[in-house]
Amino acid sequence: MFFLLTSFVVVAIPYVIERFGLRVRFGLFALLFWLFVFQFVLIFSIDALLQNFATSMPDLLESMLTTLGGFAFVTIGITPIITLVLAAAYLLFALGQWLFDRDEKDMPTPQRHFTVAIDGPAASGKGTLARRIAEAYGFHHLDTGLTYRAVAKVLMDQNMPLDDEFLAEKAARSVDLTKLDRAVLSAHAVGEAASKVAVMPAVRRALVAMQHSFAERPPGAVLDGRDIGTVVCPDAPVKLYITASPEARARRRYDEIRSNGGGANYEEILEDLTRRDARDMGRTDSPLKPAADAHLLDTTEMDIETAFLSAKTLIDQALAKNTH
Ligand SMILES: Nc1ncnc2c1ncn2[C@@H]1O[C@H](COP(=O)(O)OP(=O)(O)O)[C@@H](O)[C@H]1O
Ligand SMILES: Nc1ccn([C@@H]2O[C@H](COP(=O)(O)OP(=O)(O)O)[C@@H](O)[C@H]2O)c(=O)n1
Repeated sequence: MFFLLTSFVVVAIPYVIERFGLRVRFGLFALLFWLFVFQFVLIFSIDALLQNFATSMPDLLESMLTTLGGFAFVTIGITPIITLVLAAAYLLFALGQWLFDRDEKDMPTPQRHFTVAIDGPAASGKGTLARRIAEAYGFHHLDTGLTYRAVAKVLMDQNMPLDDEFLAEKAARSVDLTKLDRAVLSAHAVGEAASKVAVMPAVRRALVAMQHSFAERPPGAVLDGRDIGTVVCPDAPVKLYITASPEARARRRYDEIRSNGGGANYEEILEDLTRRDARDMGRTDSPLKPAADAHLLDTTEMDIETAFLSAKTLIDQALAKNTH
């Protein structure tokens, strides 16, 4: 009797823990518990039957009952042993999991990244502001305009048409973000050609994929272009839309070219910029427009430092929100 009572306790405790203590249950201990109960009932009911009715029952039935009862009697000792072994294995497994989880919690969390998205028309000051922000915050910077310029440059260098989507997509896929040479790509004519290849969806798809993964670099990235806040990084915590009057922008581009020793005509530049704005704003795929949640910054009468300080206030607020 002592053996049966101990065995009952051994099969009942894991069953109760499994039933009421575990969130994920496989029912293994329940199975063993009810098997034990079944064996117990078999032994005692067969014993009672044989004691009272053995003389009146057919021999075959009597020997079947005796075999069954004997089998239950022999195996009832195995059930608590299996339960004990399984419970020990389960305990070891749970202990391992707990140690592993604890180690994982001690591991550094994956680095966060923060994105500043800057859009705006040609020569509004996006690139200048983006570089200043990247430098101040230690973020990576990508002038996405250079990627479209790189595609245009490949086609121009090989005398290929600028409106062949197949060729342009091939050129876009070959763009290497680490090899964008601003000095070579910043030529005025390349900007004009870039806005032509930029209307092609296949080109945009290829370049946007690269830009999107660049934006995820920790600790943060500043991207400037035409569709950063709307398409490339729609979830960026800070979005800026930089504008300036066409005249101010043409003047800046003119001064820039002249100071680099190039020849330029203000009227022609103004005309080119206006045409490029119309093409960039009028295309169907990812047209230039401010994202709904972008902060507008008109730099017509604003110097570079003031523009940076306005952006800095917004970035600091967003960073403070991000860390709390
Ligand atoms: N707020 C500003 N005031 C005056 N000049 C500016 C301002 N922002 C940028 N610039 C000048 O305008 C030119 C074009 O700026 P850039 O940043 O290259 O424009 P974008 O990237 O929008 O084409 C550069 O020579 C730059 O120094
Ligand atoms: N994210 C971007 C960036 C540039 N572009 C195209 O690429 C051209 C050149 O971009 P850019 O930023 O180098 O031009 P600028 O503003 O420096 O003159 C633009 O006129 C757009 O047509 C784009 O479509 N999407």
